[in-house]
Amino acid sequence: MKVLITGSNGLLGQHLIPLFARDGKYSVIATGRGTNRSPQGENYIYESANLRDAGSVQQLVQKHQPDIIIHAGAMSQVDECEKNKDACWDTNVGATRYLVNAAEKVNAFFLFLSTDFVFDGLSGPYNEDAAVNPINYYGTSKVAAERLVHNSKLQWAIVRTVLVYGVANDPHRSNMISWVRDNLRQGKKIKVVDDQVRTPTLCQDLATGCLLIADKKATGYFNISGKEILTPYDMAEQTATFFQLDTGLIEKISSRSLAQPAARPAKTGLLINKAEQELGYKPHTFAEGLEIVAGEIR
Ligand SMILES: NC(=O)C1=CN([C@@H]2O[C@H](COP(=O)(O)OP(=O)(O)OC[C@H]3O[C@@H](n4cnc5c(N)ncnc54)[C@H](OP(=O)(O)O)[C@@H]3O)[C@@H](O)[C@H]2O)C=CC1
Ligand SMILES: Cc1cn([C@H]2C[C@H](O)[C@@H](COP(=O)(O)OP(=O)(O)O[C@H]3O[C@@H](C)C(=O)[C@@H](O)[C@H]3O)O2)c(=O)[nH]c1=O
Repeated sequence: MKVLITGSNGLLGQHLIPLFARDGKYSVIATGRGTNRSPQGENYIYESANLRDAGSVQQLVQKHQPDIIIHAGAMSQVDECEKNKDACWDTNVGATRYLVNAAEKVNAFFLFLSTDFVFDGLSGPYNEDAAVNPINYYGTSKVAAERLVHNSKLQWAIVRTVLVYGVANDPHRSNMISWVRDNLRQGKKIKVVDDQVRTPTLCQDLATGCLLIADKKATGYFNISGKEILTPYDMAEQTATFFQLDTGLIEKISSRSLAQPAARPAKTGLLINKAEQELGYKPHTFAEGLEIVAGEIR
């Protein structure tokens, strides 16, 4: 079975490659922008492609004829999306359109990665059929991309997740655990919000959720996240305690004082009953996740 993974240089992509390539059931084609930044072995093909170029996307899919496409590629920096709406739309919606069109030609199963930011955060945690109502442009772009997938002729799964933590090689996104640990190790104070409610997701668990869906070609919406409801402050405090660092250096703040360009939904978090029952999905606890990440970060 051939699987094409987009966003392969990203946090999730770097964990999808070894998981899908490990036992020979899948032959993996990983695609990212520029050179391959994934540190994994060589039992997969890497192809550089700009997903915003319709011709490159069509050529890539036509060449490899994947049975499954896992579309993890995105512009995932929320504030960047707010400041550069055209780039956000071209990447998060345009690229998805090109991939859906190409997938329809080869009849590939399509697994799309989406986010809790499709919700307004007024009444989380949310299950799969909650009404979407995004409050920032990143979320708006993801709702539009979900609609493209939903209305396509494909067999599809839309996977929503939340505040993914873990370690990537040469990441283009910050990793919260390292950010807390490194600052506190240097005795630096950090300001962490305690008015956002999330179900933080260990990257390995998200990758496993995608594998469970791919194995079954399970269709529909799936919430794949952690189970514990935590605030970023809870996460920071647990991280500091785990690394035996001074929690006194962590200052509780409200999101408002971060003065971020993009609004964040306050109370999200996802309910994962459906994934537990239909897929046998079983995420790690945050404490277990910390252990795993601690073993990976240098
Ligand atoms: N991280 C999180 O907390 C959450 C993530 N998600 C979603 O999950 C998915 C994976 O997230 P994550 O791995 O953390 O995100 P990353 O930002 O780490 O990875 C996204 C990848 O997409 C690539 N990409 C962006 N634009 C293009 C393009 N034009 N052509 C080719 N590749 C491109 C990036 O390339 P480059 O490395 O060159 O920048 C990057 O490697 C995304 O769809 C994201 O929206 C949902 C909820 C939470
Ligand atoms: C930078 C910063 C972040 N934080 C908190 C806010 C946030 O909840 C958490 C992570 O910071 P971020 O800026 O990455 O948060 P954010 O951009 O909100 O993360 C989002 O990313 C996109 C891709 C998603 O899809 C969402 O699910 C969510 O994970 O840390 C602080 O408390 N203090 C800080 O100084």
